[in-house]
Amino acid sequence: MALDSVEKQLKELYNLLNQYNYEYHVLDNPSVPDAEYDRLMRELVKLEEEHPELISPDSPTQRVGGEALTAFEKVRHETQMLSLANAFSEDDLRDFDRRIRQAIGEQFSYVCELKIDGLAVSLRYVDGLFVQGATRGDGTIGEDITANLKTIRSVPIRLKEPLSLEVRGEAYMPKKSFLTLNKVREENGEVLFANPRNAAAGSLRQLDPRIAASRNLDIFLYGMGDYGTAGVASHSAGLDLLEKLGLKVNKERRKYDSIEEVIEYIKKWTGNRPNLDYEIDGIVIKVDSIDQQEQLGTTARTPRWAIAYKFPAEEVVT
Ligand SMILES: NC(=O)c1cc2c(N)ncc(C(N)=O)c2s1
Repeated sequence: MALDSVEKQLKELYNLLNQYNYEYHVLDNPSVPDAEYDRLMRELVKLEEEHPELISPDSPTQRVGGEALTAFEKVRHETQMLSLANAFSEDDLRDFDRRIRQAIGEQFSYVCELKIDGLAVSLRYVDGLFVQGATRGDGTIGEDITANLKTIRSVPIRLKEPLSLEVRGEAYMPKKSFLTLNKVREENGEVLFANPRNAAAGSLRQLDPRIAASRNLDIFLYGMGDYGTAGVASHSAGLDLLEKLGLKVNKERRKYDSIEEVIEYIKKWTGNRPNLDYEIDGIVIKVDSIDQQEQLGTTARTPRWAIAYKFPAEEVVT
């Protein structure tokens, strides 16, 4: 077979398999049965074994790296990954709202999002290709965990548009994966993970990407390093752009014009957590307009335009 037709066939397999992977892991709506995906994957592995020199970083076979690392490199975040101030009551939320209104007047909207209980990470894409992923670390310096993040099936190897941007999100372990993992660890007499958050963090800190690949991790993206470069005027438009690019964004986000509606949203989710496939520890509330976020600014550690309402700690039944 002539080389150019092998390259053409490889590219077709890359596009097909990456699209099927996107439908399954990001949209949760596969268009082909698993058997068809597996058949194409076997065809790709065979073709790459015959032509190893043609293997591209776009190939889904490159998601799980070969060798374990000896250590994680340090990564400096171009824009600091801030923390969030906390709110623990409706009064705290009304105080937050009052401070915003005193600073920028009455015309603004909030975006509410589920606060995923996982590990904050940053993903950097250059011309659409996933090139580097890092932990939050201390907000300025994180650890390079690119190889481990690449094993998360819902992380696209290539965006649907050739954009260069840095996105932020939370890597997490679904509840079912956590229970299965601990069941196996118990059978093997290993120490159990206390909760899905620790299991996700422990999995992403594994130096061998094959271990991370076995842990069924997932991710929700919820922000960007610099909204300016993406040319969006609001946080909600930024999330819609991330979704359009093929990134997994949580669908429970809502936009409201008053703190009272935010409080109703919080009440709904306080009781609804058991119905989610993943753990959340609160609700994140952000002023939607990027201009208004910039007017409000940040403290040394946290934005003034956002707050995390934390659910009361659950009663541990002993
Ligand atoms: N530390 C932070 O800034 C955030 C942390 C989280 C989190 N754990 N889950 C969701 C969001 C979100 N949707 O914005 C944020 S933002």
